Amino acid sequence: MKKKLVIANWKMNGGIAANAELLGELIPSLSRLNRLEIAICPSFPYLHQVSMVATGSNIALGAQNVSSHPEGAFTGEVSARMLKEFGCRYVLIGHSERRTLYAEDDQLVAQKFEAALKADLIPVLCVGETLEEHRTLKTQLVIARQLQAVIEQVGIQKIADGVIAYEPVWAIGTGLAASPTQAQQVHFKIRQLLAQHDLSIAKSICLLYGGSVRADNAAELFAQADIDGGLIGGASLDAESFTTICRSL
Ligand SMILES: O=C(CO)COP(=O)(O)O
Repeated sequence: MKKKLVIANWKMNGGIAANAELLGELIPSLSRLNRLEIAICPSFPYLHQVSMVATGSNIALGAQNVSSHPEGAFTGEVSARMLKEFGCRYVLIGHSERRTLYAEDDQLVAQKFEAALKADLIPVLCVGETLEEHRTLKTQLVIARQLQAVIEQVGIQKIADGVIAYEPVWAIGTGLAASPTQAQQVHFKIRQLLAQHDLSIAKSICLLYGGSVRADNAAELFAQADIDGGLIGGASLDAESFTTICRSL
């Protein structure tokens, strides 16, 4: 059975008091949702706090970024082993904000994916096209290129140990989610691309949609055949919205 998963990406938001309040509401309200996995990705300094508060709950921990290097003189970086040590299960790889604002290219993203796997973390590979690429009908091309870089780095079998999140850049933080049909088409395409390498991995891999998922559009998106869950930004900072989104899966 395919994994169902909803991940909260808190991005660079939160604080000790605000996190405690949000978790205090989320933990009881999500506690009986056993049919899916739920994870929260806070900023690095709050990993320990979230890990401590969420221990024993059904909320797993994830990070938003990781170094491609295992250790050494890389000031400001955080290694996959460190994330593992702090209780992370997931790590976002190649989020579009990292790709566009921090110039992470396909090759670096692929190296980070590999670094995560080596530390026994589950990499969540984010792929998606910009508005310009969307307008010029390059979506498939871009996603194929982004996937191919990782397949070349780790091989198709290792892709199966990760999760893929389709996040159209034009839908992130804009309030303009992809329509369920649009999202489904791209998710289907991702499975087709993977099927060229391995049919069973294409069928079984967990594919998330992200980009302006809200309490009022989650159910329709999650109802699509090839969407196995969501990667939620803004709406994950509100306990009621995030709970409704999780319940929609
Ligand atoms: O980038 C996202 C999750 O990683 C999506 O963000 P929003 O849900 O705020 O659009």
